[in-house]
Amino acid sequence: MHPTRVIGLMSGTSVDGIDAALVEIVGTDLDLKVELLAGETYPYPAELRERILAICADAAISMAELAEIDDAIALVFAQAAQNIQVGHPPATLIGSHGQTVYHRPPHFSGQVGRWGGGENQPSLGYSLQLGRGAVIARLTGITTISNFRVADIAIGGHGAPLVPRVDAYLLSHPQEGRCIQNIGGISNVAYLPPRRDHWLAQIRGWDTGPGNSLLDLAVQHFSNGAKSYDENGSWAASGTPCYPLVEQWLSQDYFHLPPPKSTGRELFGVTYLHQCLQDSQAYQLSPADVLATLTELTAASIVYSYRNFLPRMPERVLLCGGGSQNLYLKHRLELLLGKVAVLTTDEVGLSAAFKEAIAFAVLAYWKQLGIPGNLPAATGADQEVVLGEVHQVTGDW
Ligand SMILES: Nc1ncnc2c1ncn2[C@@H]1O[C@H](COP(=O)(O)OP(=O)(O)OP(=O)(O)O)[C@@H](O)[C@H]1O
Ligand SMILES: CC(=O)N[C@H]1[C@@H]2OC[C@@H](O2)[C@@H](O)[C@@H]1O[C@H](C)C(=O)O
Repeated sequence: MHPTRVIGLMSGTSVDGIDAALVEIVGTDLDLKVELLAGETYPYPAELRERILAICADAAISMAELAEIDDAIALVFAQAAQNIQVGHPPATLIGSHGQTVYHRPPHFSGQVGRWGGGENQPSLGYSLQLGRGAVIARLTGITTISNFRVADIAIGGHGAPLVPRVDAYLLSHPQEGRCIQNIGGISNVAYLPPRRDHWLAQIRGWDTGPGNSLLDLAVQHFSNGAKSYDENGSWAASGTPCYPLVEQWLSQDYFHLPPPKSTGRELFGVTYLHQCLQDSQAYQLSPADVLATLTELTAASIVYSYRNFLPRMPERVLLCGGGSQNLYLKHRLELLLGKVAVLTTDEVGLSAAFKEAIAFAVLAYWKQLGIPGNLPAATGADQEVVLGEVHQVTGDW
């Protein structure tokens, strides 16, 4: 069987840039194989990034501005797709996640949803990714699959996390229970039991809470905008975590909600950080201490959720996403996890930096084959469903 050459495009909740992965894919499930031919991150133009972050922080914008930003994002995604192919044979398919600017999980009870849910009535989730696929298809001349989250949301799911099914086929192990822990702006986990009978039904996944989102905002605050993140975690490593504060922050409702669950910058964003900074005043913490405490919150919330919501602890945790490069955070996770081995997905042969982009290439490929992409246990959807909307190229541009 000939491999299919696919481009995966992703920009996550950190809004740092477009991760592009050019891959060759063969097989469908347990025989699925992905070879990464090229992976690159293309930073957003500074002004566009500022506008996206403003929308994520609830800035009011007109419909005309929304349309303009949607197309501006599609344009940089299309350029990323063009650039990643240079020096390689062209791809025949693009899977583009787009840029999440708003995410609202479904309401199940006691909350009023304006559309499709009165008081105590369930209402569907809502998740908006900008960078429309039609523009990407038009500009690249390549069939583009986008809007991956809507089909899952339409059947009661959160529309997130979607990567666990791809993780299952690329990273599960015959004898070993594994957690695949993505630490992006937001953190999410896929729990993969050993690959034995009924293992697929036992997979779990959810958003564990903040990854780097609060840390990045705090670094920008303390450095007056000179730094955007804590490289290798060295600033936090020079401080001391304030454990009473970690305890206080861990009492937040989200950490106690049983999965399936999802979250975003709507919760773990600017307002949340301001509250954290206010709380830390009572302890007279230095900037380094605050960063150490926020890093501890990320690590502790991950481990707390494993201990409370997993059927059993994994033998191994494989980290991915930008936070996997934060050595201090990795060290804290190792200490909190005790005997569990902590590695990165790079160490088992799958790029930690480009795994999410690779996953959207696989989801696009599955869409073309009619294979479901969600895992109801991870998203809360009523059933498995094929994900994504197809944008084909017809005629000349
Ligand atoms: N060397 C490093 N040291 C510490 N942190 C790092 C390093 N490199 C990247 N990061 C962190 O990783 C973040 C980017 O991670 P990533 O690209 O995985 O996020 P994302 O894909 O936007 O998020 P999400 O997975 O929530 O969608 C940066 O904002 C930074 O906080
Ligand atoms: C709505 C949205 O964009 N969610 C992202 C976000 O970033 C991490 C976490 O929250 C995860 O649930 C999801 O992305 C990954 C790619 C997913 O769907 O698996």
